[in-house]
Amino acid sequence: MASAPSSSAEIPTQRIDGRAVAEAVVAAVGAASARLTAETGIRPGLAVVLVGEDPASQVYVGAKGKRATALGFHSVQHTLPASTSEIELIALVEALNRDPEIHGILVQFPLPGRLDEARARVIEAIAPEKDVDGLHPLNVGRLAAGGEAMVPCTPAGAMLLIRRVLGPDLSGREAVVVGRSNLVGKPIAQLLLQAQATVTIAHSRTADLPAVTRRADILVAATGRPEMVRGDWIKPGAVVIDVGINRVAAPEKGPDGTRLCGDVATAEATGRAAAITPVPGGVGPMTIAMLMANTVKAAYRAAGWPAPPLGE
Ligand SMILES: NC(=O)C1=CN([C@@H]2O[C@H](COP(=O)(O)OP(=O)(O)OC[C@H]3O[C@@H](n4cnc5c(N)ncnc54)[C@H](OP(=O)(O)O)[C@@H]3O)[C@@H](O)[C@H]2O)C=CC1
Ligand SMILES: Nc1nc(=O)c2c([nH]1)NC[C@@H]1CN(c3ccc(C(=O)N[C@@H](CCC(=O)O)C(=O)O)cc3)C=[N+]21
Repeated sequence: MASAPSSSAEIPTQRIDGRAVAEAVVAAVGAASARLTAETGIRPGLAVVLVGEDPASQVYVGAKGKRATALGFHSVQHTLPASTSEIELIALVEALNRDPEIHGILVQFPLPGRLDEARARVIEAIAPEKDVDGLHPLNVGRLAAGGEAMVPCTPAGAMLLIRRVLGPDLSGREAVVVGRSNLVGKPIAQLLLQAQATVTIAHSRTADLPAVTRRADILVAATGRPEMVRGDWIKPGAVVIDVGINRVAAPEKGPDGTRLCGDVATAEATGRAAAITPVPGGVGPMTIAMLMANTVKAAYRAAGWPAPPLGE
């Protein structure tokens, strides 16, 4: 029997290999770091601050420290108890601001309990030139105004993956970002706008979200809702960037089994999207690579050197 004519033939879906792109960035970061150390004796220094004992945060912070050490960075981790006060946390940040061996400071979010309400004050305590997370209002403002800013790692990494598929000029393309956090959604939207895309930011109050996402040539999902974006929310041929990292139950792995999934139903998107980032192995590894890139950039600036080429 001849198959029925289909209005939407299967589209071959490219799986964007974030691990491979991250390796290329890390290699360039390593070379830049080695040049700086050889000529000036300066080693890029990264301090990561973890408050409390959230298991997922412990894993990410550990991964950041390992990467930094493998690159020959001066890498320090400060682990504080969940009972830490805002004053104590800000005192630590200020000590790191003064420490000449530290070029980058990252305070892992969320902070435990009520302390998370102090997030904005903690961020503002970080010296803007050491703000490798790109969250200080000076960096946020510079990004919005199109100036030299420290760009948040996840958005910078997501953009690099988009550029690998579509090139640097997104003129004429519709981009939809689902999620409006300061860490992810808003800065990704800024970067897409800078790259000439026409940008829509959707969130939990958006009406008829599937109709909005179906307009997207570039769809970025950053909601923290496991597999919320269904296959039929995706315009055929779209490039889909799945930022979500969600740990969900996986009964097939035993009674306590879990697995990671994104904010996109990847199986449904396959055959419809032109390209999609997997979870894990997509945006996550890029985040860590861009943190290393921001740290080496901060060290270059501290040495009075112009920003290094980092294969971006
Ligand atoms: N790959 C990586 O390196 C990283 C991954 N992540 C992951 O990305 C995801 C987002 O992180 P983050 O931005 O920090 O999360 P936040 O919780 O800060 O923000 C989530 C955003 O999604 C929106 N949202 C939530 N539910 C819905 C819904 N049903 N429909 C539409 N919009 C919705 C919220 O809208 P509203 O504002 O209206 O509440 C909010 O703007 C998480 O899964 C996180 O783990 C985060 C950082 C790095
Ligand atoms: N101040 C601050 N800055 C952050 O950038 C920040 C933060 N707080 N809080 C939490 C989120 C989350 N985040 C991730 C980093 C790496 C992976 C990552 O490497 N993921 C791997 C594997 C993860 C795994 O196996 O568990 C992957 O997706 O392939 C994921 C998530 C940074 N964040």
